Amino acid sequence: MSTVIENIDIRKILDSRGNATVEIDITTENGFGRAAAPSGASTGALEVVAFPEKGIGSIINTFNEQVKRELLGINADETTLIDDTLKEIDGTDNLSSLGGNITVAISLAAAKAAASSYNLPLYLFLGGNLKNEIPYPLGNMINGGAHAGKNAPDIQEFLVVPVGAQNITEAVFANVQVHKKIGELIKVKDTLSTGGKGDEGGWAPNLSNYEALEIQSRACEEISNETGIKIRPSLDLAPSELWDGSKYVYTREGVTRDTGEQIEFLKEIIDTYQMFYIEDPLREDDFEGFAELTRMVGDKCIICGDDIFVTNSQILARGIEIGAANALIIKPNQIGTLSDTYQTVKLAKDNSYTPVVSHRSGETTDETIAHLAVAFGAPLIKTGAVGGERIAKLNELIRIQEEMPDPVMATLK
Ligand SMILES: C=C(OP(=O)(O)O)C(=O)O
Ligand SMILES: [Mg+2]
Repeated sequence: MSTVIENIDIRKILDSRGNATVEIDITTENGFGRAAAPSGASTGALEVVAFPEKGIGSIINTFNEQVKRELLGINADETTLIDDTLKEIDGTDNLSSLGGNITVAISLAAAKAAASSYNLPLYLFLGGNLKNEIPYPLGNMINGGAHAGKNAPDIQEFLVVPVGAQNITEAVFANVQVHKKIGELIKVKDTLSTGGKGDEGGWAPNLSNYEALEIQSRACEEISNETGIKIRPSLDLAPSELWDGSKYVYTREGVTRDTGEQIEFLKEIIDTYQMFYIEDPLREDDFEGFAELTRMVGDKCIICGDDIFVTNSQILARGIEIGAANALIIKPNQIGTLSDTYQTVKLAKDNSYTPVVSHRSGETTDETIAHLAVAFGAPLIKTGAVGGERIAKLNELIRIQEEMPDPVMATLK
């Protein structure tokens, strides 16, 4: 069978925030791949540029004249060649001319077209047929910061991980039970609550950080007891959004914290609430702070870098050198191609950093990251708990589990 790319199309589509993004279709003789790119709100400064400055419309001509001409005739399974061709056409070091969202959608659609040409699901094509581990879902429960309105907590994401789940179905349903319980507890605390949600489907309540932490912790405990499935709280602070140049400004809480105070605050909440996972505890350029916190609590809590590493292997290498974090977020559109995403995952795993494959706050119903998480052997996937664009990935994991001959949940450190 042939994997030669016969056609490639681009279209402008909606994302979950109602913003424009791109979807790519790639056709081979007997295969088809479609991929759409998501967008972030709390983006890392060193991510590749998502869209060209003049918008999606501005690259349609380049796409039709240059990208199409160069890629037609290449084998869809030659991922590195495709990605190198895209980088060469782009000609910048941050993909600002084509836009990383365009390159990543092409790169992923090509891999999906190749998998389809071989009549294989993407996770099997990329990961091989011995892969049988399903990642645990980090479910988003409460949204704050850049993903919610102004009275919501400063902390961006209150998450949970059903660490005791025996399979992905149990895991995703345990997460939604916590989500529902948190909804009930919010209504008791705030009788005027409208039940509004943030960008990633978590509740966006009028609560302080500590009120949200208490509710998160209580809901984990109650649903763990009800279901017999141990569920642990986790957070993404996204604190680059809070940093004013010399301190973290918690507007909702009405306090500021310098770096030392931020580390103390983190130590305290990790201990008090038995946090399983903390993402971006410190601002994105504080490698030393990440290393210090990892030395202090890294044996009992996963310390994950998102905005600090931006799925970039060169930046991750700097972190590895000094022991900054012990896990990292993998968002393909932060780096712009599948092959570069894979390089970062490989470097992480070679150095015992846990890869956590993640959605973005602005998503589509594209399900590709479910396959990437399985193929990369990532033990965690962060892709929300409710909402059409979030369940697209979770339900795909249920389907993947069903078709695997011998599925097991991944091993968590
Ligand atoms: C998913 C996240 O948000 P965004 O997509 O806005 O960067 C995150 O910070 O982990
Ligand atoms: Mg993050």
